Amino acid sequence: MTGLPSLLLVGGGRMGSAMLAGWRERGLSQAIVVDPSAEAAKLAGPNVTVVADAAAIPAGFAPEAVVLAVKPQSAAEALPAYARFAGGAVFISIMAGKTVEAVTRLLGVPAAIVRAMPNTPAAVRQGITVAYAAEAVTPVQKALADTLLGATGEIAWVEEEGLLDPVTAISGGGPAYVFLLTELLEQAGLDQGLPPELARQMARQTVIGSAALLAASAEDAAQLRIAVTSPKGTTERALAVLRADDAWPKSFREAIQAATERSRELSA
Ligand SMILES: NC(=O)C1=CN([C@@H]2O[C@H](COP(=O)(O)OP(=O)(O)OC[C@H]3O[C@@H](n4cnc5c(N)ncnc54)[C@H](O)[C@@H]3O)[C@@H](O)[C@H]2O)C=CC1
Ligand SMILES: O=C(O)[C@@H]1CCC=N1
Repeated sequence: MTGLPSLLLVGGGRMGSAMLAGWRERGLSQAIVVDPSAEAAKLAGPNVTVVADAAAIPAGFAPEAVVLAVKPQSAAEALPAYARFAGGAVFISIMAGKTVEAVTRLLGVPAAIVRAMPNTPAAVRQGITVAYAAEAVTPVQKALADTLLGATGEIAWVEEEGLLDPVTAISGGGPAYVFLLTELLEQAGLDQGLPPELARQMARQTVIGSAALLAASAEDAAQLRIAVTSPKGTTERALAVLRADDAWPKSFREAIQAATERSRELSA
């Protein structure tokens, strides 16, 4: 099956390799990955070539999409080498914070740019990507971006680019908060004297099982929470602590605000 057109992936790290895995399932015709790391070299396979540098891309290669998956801090150094594809390709940037304007400036030429924010559950095709298409992106290019970004999970589009900053804070970074919760549950189990293996097993399976229940249920998160919380029971006591002095709600509001501001700082 060769469902996808030729693609160029710049950066084959955690997110880039997860996206590539999703595209492989959709059927790759030809993809080139540019990444200097030894780890990324392992991504080579049927219809996938890995090169260490943009200079090694074959002269006649004409990708329909260029996916920018390097760190925002590497953008200034990496991007100018891809300006030559701006005539024919849609550029899809997943770099945190980097605006369409910044990507255009770093490329040095006008280009059709989609700014998108995936998350790491993409690695198991359970991600969510939120994307914004700039004006120069044609409907056909947007459809291709939708296919590529949707290969790793759900996709939603926004009409206002500024929304990508809080999106980055919430769904982009969200898995980290869930994993921290898992770590904290395990630590609390240890603090209560539970055997380490049991504390770990309980913390992991509680998060995994809760996510599966949320996925399988027609009820929303608040209803599922209420279903656990027996009146005058143990959970009610715990939730009262988490909400005392607005503790968790305040922490989350401030954490998301801080991450949103960091996304804005990374814009240039
Ligand atoms: N990790 C995450 O949860 C998410 C990350 N992102 C964004 O995705 C981008 C990549 O992040 P990760 O995959 O986590 O980072 P990573 O460090 O795993 O991957 C970056 C890759 O870029 C390669 N690289 C460095 N300089 C390069 C160059 N000049 N040309 C080509 N490749 C080069 C590195 O060798 C590395 O393999 C970042 O911009 C980040 O903001 C977006 C959503 C979620
Ligand atoms: O932490 C970061 O900057 C990236 C963006 C969202 C998740 N990881």
